[in-house]
Amino acid sequence: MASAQESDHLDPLKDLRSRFTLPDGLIYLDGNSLGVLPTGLGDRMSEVIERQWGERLVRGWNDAGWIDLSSHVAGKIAALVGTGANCVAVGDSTSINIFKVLSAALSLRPSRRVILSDKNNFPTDLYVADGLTRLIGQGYELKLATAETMTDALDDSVAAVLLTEVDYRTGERYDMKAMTRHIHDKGALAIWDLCHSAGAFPVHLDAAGADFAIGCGYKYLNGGPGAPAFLYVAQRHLEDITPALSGWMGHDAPFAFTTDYRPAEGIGRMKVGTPPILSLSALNIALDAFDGVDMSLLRRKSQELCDRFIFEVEHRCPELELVTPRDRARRGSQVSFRHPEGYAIMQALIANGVIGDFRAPDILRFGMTPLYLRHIDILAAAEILERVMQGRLWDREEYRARAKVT
Ligand SMILES: Cc1ncc(COP(=O)(O)O)c(C=O)c1O
Ligand SMILES: Nc1c(O)cccc1C(=O)C[C@H](N)C(=O)O
Repeated sequence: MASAQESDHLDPLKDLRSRFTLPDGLIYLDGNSLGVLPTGLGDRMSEVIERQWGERLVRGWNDAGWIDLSSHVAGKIAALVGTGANCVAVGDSTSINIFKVLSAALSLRPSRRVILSDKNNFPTDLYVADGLTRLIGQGYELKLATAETMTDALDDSVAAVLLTEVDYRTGERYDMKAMTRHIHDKGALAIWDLCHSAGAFPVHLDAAGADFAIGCGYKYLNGGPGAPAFLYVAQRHLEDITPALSGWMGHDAPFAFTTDYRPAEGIGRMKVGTPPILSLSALNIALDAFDGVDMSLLRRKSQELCDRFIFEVEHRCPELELVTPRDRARRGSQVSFRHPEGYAIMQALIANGVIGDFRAPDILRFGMTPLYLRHIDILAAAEILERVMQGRLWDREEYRARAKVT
């Protein structure tokens, strides 16, 4: 392996780091939880607040293009997930969008009663799916399998399979195309959660044959805390779904203010209520950081950063057990290790200038965000982790006290 300095020198994406503002003296390996601040976003947001909101007031919906902003942002996200703007809607949270696409999927398979998911899926996916089955009643149920048993669990009772492409804890990645094919072979629909995919590596929703997808704006898309989420509906389904959350912004003519609901044409019907213009503007600005970025180069750099981190940590900290697949194709853009004292270790690491996070029960999680991380950051993070482990710096009461948000 080339030295970290050499790799950075040769990195074709090295100039992208200047598109972000990172705090001095900190190595940030948590972009898979919350992305960093894009450079200039604050100034551009002041413009939105002072000029658009402050001066244009309600005229901003037309003059400043607020009414079309979510469609504009949808076009930028569509380019990152392998589809067109006509298949993506931006707004609401990931959790709400899971509800929207799941209910749409169930309505397309009315004779089937099962939602199938992965028992290791992110909890909100499972909670929303479970809540939806309870809401509809009529024998609907959520069944769970693991990545290993998923294809066996697929039978002709399954209406929709809800999977997160990259496991939030281990970083293990489903083969979206192959799994979608299995799902279709059984007559079910495939819904992909792209929270840990969009912006981290190229995603090809249309080519994979996905039916629906959802994802958040605040991780690898860097849209800021609580940024609007997105959803995808394959073109072939667009005219066949009647949204369960049939809000006025998804109406064919919202400003006709009619009593009856008539869904908008195409993806527009998946919109619900008034778009959050401030956070949508921040996401819109943040997405400019992807301008001209070759996503296949981004993937390659992410794989190299992950490989380097695995190599350095395994050599320096033998007591940490790698849980992320070594095989590049089988992982997303994070590296996770297991240790029974994972929480305290992560707190000590954060206190020493390296931010990752901990996921219960014992996972230390490190997000590799290739837009702004350098190889020297990865090396330095491994060196600091080694110090924390060798000196047992984590073995202090204060590092065991759990924070509200971990
Ligand atoms: C896979 C996955 N789905 C959903 C969510 C969260 O959903 P929401 O954005 O609604 O909080 C997360 C993380 O927060 C996640 O990792
Ligand atoms: N969405 C989060 C939040 O609102 C607060 C703190 C953390 C998060 C997360 O990103 C959790 C998450 N999606 C995860 O991958 O663990």
